[in-house]
Amino acid sequence: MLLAIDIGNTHTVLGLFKDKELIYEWRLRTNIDITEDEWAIYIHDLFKMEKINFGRIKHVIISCVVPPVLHAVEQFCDKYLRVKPLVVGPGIKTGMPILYENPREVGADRIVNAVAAYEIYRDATVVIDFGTATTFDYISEKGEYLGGAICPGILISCEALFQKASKLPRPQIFVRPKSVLGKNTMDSMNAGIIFGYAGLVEGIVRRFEEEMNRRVRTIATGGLASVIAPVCKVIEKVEPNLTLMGLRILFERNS
Ligand SMILES: Nc1ncnc2c1ncn2[C@@H]1O[C@H](COP(=O)(O)OP(=O)(O)O)[C@@H](O)[C@H]1O
Ligand SMILES: CC(C)(COP(=O)(O)O)[C@@H](O)C(=O)NCCC(=O)O
Ligand SMILES: [K+]
Repeated sequence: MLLAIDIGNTHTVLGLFKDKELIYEWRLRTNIDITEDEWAIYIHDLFKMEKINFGRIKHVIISCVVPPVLHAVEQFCDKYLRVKPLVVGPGIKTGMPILYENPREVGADRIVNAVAAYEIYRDATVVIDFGTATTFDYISEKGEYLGGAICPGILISCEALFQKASKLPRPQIFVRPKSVLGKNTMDSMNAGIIFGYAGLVEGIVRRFEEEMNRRVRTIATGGLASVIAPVCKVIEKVEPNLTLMGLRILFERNS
């Protein structure tokens, strides 16, 4: 079985694939100080609940945008799984030309998302990932990674608002606002955040289309995609497991 690991700034998502099928998915907080042995405790317990032994993991692929964590995970793979993981980065075959000024600079998760999205549409596509940051990636109709945009993520924007304005509460739950005309503090913040982000997404996608002079397909993923998608006309599809799907595809391209 293949263990796919996506290490984001907030969460580490693990996916276990049997052939092409994602059979289990787990989400852990990303902890910068974690050791390889602590990793083993978590993964061992998760596997135990599903009666899976470490010995059944034959392959591991990792995408990581938090460099301090990578070493511990690689050590974990070596010490407990006896597998040398494939790490998404310079030197692996993506099948996708990376037309960034310095291809090494692009976040691995953005490339993985781009590969998965192009596999779905095979057309000019914009991927929107609502993670710690909100990222936009443009893939051309020929399957080239052309770059995109990086914005502050929804949660970190909210956190900044709460930290810097003493009368504002910390927004807790994200529900579809009843109206853009908030009549109390909570509803006003909710309207501003949800409709504000929907507008941001619509604006960036419209600018991509103007600059490239064509329509694009769109797909969204990441923790808060399901909150924004219902109020954002330009999001065509939400695929919560897009990054894991991309990791599986990249593993196949490199084996
Ligand atoms: N299932 C969920 N429901 C609601 N919020 C979520 C969920 N998963 C993640 N989030 C929130 O979305 C934000 C981004 O999460 P995530 O996609 O895991 O980011 P990253 O890839 O940067 O680690 C986090 O701040 C998290 O609190
Ligand atoms: C933009 C990101 C911070 C997004 O990370 P995430 O929100 O998924 O944790 C990450 O992809 C990253 O560190 N990228 C490097 C810079 C770049 O892509 O140009
Ligand atoms: K991510």
